[in-house]
Amino acid sequence: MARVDELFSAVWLKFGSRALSSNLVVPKAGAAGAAAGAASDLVFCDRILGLVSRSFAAVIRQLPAEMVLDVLLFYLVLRALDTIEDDMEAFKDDEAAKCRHLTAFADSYLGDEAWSLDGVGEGAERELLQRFGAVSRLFNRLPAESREVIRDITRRMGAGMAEQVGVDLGQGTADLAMYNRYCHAVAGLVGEGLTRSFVARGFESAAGGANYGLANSMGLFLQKTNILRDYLEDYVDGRAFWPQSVWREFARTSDLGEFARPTAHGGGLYASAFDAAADPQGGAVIGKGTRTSALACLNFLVADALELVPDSLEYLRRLRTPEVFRFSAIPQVMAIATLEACFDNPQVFSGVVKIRKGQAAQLILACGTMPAVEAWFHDFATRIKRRTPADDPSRPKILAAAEEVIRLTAASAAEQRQRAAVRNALPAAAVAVAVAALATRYLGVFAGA
Ligand SMILES: CC(C)=CCC/C(C)=C/CC/C(C)=C/COP(=O)(O)OP(=O)(O)O
Repeated sequence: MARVDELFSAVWLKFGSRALSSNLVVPKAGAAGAAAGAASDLVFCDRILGLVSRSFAAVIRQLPAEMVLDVLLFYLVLRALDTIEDDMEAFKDDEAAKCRHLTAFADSYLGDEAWSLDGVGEGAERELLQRFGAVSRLFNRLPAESREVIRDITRRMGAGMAEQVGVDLGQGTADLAMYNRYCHAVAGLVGEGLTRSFVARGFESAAGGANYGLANSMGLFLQKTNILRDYLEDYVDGRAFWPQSVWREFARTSDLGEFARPTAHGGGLYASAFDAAADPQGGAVIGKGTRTSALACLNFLVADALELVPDSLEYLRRLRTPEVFRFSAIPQVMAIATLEACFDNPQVFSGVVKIRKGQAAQLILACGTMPAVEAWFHDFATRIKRRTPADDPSRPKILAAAEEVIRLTAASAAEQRQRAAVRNALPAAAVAVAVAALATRYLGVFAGA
């Protein structure tokens, strides 16, 4: 349901706010020689960024002009690598070829202006690989230090991804340690690389506490939130990232898919186990017990992600550049909102849980300062705490994680509440003063009459 404050935020973000205006300077086409080539490469990269990224395009474009291209290219390079990793069709008969691409990417493909790849990925991602020369040409124009950061992270991520090819995190011996290693390879390293870029471009100082351990947690928090939210989409695509050692504790069969059994009735391709419980036929197979255990497993993974928040808050607290702060904070706030929306929510097993557009706009606009960000974390952690089922087997773990976030953010939440109270009181006070002034005037007139 649309709410007035969310509607206002959405409209303000679209038409009135300068919070996320673009700092990417795309030179006018028509300049001579190499400059014209660079201009059209930049136009392509900016366009493709908008198509392949749901959440990062806007926060990248608002970065300071000196580093927007570093981060844009960093994103596209990793997205291209991720497209190769993600394609379950193109390499289904030749996993070795997928591994070769992943490990060769940083040192053989990136920077080779003639290299491209056809037939891998879909839509805009496929186009990115087909026209990867544009990314390489702009990459070659970056300062050496920026190139080194991007190449190093791409090399390590490619190696980490290649290690996982054919290893299904939902199968085999996958445990929490392996889950953490995978999340480090695909997201924690991004945090490290971005931190190095901020420092290399002089926007954050290493001495000021740019810390790779905290940066790793920032990436893990985003990745783990995506993994638990995308349970159904991944399962339908033949992938499973929920660690086996966790879901086996909760499942009754050896199939992670039992949390989302296909049924003949409503709810899209897969109806949830919750629906099945109410279904006379499905219910015989999947009773209420399955629904409860699916939610218990989900809630355990939510708590596991929530435990990363203290590190994320510490990382954000140390940032000094407003645009870098916004770039880093907005995805984190979106993630805690998504986490709260997924918590104890049976819809995770029957569809995609999304936060409302208006709420997203409201969160983006509120990510300008640390106290505001902390207040949102406080709000979502409090909701998770309140909604924790009394009989959830992970209740102590969930409450401990939520309460730690609540404790760390309590002062900012109180301060924000006070500010809001003053803000809300101001119009009332102004009306009272105006009424008093008018009354005095008219009473004076009457008294004088
Ligand atoms: C220090 C610091 C800033 C750390 C953060 C590191 C970082 C950005 C990691 C990427 C993690 C991730 C899950 C990306 C895809 O998200 P998505 O699928 O929501 O994004 P998309 O919309 O672009 O596909």
